[in-house]
Amino acid sequence: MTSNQFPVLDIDPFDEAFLCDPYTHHAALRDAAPVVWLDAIGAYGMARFEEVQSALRDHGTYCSGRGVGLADFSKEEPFRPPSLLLEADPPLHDRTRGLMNKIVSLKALKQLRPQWQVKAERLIESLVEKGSFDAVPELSEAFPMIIFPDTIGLADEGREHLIDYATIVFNAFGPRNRVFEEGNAGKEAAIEWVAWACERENLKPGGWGMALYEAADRGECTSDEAARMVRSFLSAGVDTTVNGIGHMVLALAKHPAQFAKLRENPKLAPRAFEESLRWDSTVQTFFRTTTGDVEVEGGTIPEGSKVLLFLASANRDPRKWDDADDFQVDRNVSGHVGFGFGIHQCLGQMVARLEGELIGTALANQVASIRLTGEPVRRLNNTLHALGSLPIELEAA
Ligand SMILES: CCOc1cccc(C(=O)O)c1
Repeated sequence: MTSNQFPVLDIDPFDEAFLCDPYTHHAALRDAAPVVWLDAIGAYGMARFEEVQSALRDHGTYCSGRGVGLADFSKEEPFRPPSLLLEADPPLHDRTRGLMNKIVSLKALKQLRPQWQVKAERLIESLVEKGSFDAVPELSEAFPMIIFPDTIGLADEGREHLIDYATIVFNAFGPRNRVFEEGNAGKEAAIEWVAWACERENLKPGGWGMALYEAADRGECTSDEAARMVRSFLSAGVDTTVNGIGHMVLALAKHPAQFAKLRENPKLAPRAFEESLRWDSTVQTFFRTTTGDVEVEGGTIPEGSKVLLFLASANRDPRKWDDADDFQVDRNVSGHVGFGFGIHQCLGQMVARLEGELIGTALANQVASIRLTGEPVRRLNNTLHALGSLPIELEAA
């Protein structure tokens, strides 16, 4: 079904050239119109800040329960049982989100901060010693893997499956293209391990995973729901922070003057991380599905339409941001949509912010300069802007 009211673009946002460097394609999407028809995927597209933010805010019109990928769960089976957060609407979402908010609390993070800080400082210390290394395995994957599985209370064996599993989950929001097929190839073990790891008997006491089963014991959810919410932690809690940290390091390496500004005032670390989320958003896009005919500028979007929200493009929209393409560590980025917006705004945003702040602060305190020693290599994914390799050299302060 095509529309005859909106500009029809032949841009395919899941084409490998687009995925490799999305930022070269966003202006064409924004400048065409507030809402466009993307013929290549049979969905509407919104790439400007105003439309993306208002669609995210209006969860009644642009729902999540029919899937936040290209697949419409009212028309086809999801590839896995739907998330009780990401792919749920009120009232179910109110209950599950309320439950998980109590676990991922500021109080919990305050307790974790000192031990995470020591681990961040020690990791950067060891990397300054090393001097030259690939920051993807050695830093951006290493730090979340040092602190997050223990916070959830995951079993020790099999944790290496977490990155593979997230690759599968984030690819699944897009079409069944080569990126999806390659991302899934030979990863059946990751899917099996995650199902095993979410079971109560395989979780350690005192972790966020067990806390969900204790909520089930109190009747706040069923144990099946608890298992699926543990799965949400594992789906969204690793590859996102991995690439959030990776993009911050890449941004600081590409902008030495900005890194110098951070070194002068390490208290800018939270802002530097937040600005890197705006400037190079790890989560690039999400779909919504219209629950009725929607009047928008340029025409009517029919009920049951898929609308692709270009979060990363909204975060570079010159209609919203001065010098939108510049990376400025002291920019006030409040309102960016790198964590989404509205009721589905990222559950783990404070976890990500803490991880980013601690790494940014350790770099500011221990490192005089960050230098790229080779071309960064992208790891293509239908939803995530991700790094496969980031060769850098750290000069000790
Ligand atoms: C960053 C978006 O959050 C996600 C992503 C993938 C899966 C889930 C889940 O809830 O299972 C959540």
